[in-house]
Amino acid sequence: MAGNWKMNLNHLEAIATVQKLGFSLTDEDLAACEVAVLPPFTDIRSVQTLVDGDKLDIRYGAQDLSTADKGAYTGEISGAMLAKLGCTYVVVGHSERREMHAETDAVVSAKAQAAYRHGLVPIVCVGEGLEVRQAGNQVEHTLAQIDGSLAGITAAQAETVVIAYEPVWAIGTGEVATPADAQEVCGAIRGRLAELYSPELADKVRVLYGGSVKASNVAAIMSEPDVDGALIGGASLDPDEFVAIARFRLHPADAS
Ligand SMILES: O=C[C@H](O)COP(=O)(O)O
Repeated sequence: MAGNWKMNLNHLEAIATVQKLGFSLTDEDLAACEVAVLPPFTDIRSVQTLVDGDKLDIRYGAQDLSTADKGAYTGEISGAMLAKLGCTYVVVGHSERREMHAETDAVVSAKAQAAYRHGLVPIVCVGEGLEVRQAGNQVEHTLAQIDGSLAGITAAQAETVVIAYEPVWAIGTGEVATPADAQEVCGAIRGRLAELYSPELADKVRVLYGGSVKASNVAAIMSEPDVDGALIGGASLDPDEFVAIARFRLHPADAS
């Protein structure tokens, strides 16, 4: 379960949030479910200090990185900088970056390759907008994004990649895709990974669903065979809600 904080929570709020997560999540919770937070860049050092200092079994990462590794790129953050801060993950190709920063599949692929150059695991985001969904082209559209975003990613790298299927119409809208909607596309993504790499590799890759996931709907979505986890925006800002989401396996009745 990965919490994408987007541009929310300053570093003081980040400390309070991670402390609450660390206090609430038990060893049993974390043995059953990997938990990661993806704060804004300005929070990462604070999160690192807490996770290391309190020996929390929580992963963390960033929401973006540069395609370049170093140099005259004002405002950019490199994979090397994120690796130095102990990041495990980095989100690439979130729909908000595709839309607001005109990131193409080629850029997303370059960012995923930059992540691997520095030992980071990319969480590659794909998903269709409302018009594509209404036209019934969600699978075709999303698989084209997979092809483009994973171009240049070797099988050895793809073994660890995380894919997040996020239908844009379900992000921050309260409009969650049905479990069957999520399964249709997540299953197709796994099928495409099998074609691009191998069925064995496809089985290992974690495919997440994202879009208005909450404690009240996560168990139903997670019951689908090709949904391995969730990329959670708004609900991850509330530590109690995020903990309830992470506990869906142990307490499915609470999350139904
Ligand atoms: O990265 C997270 C997604 O954009 C989902 O956001 P949301 O849970 O606020 O809908």
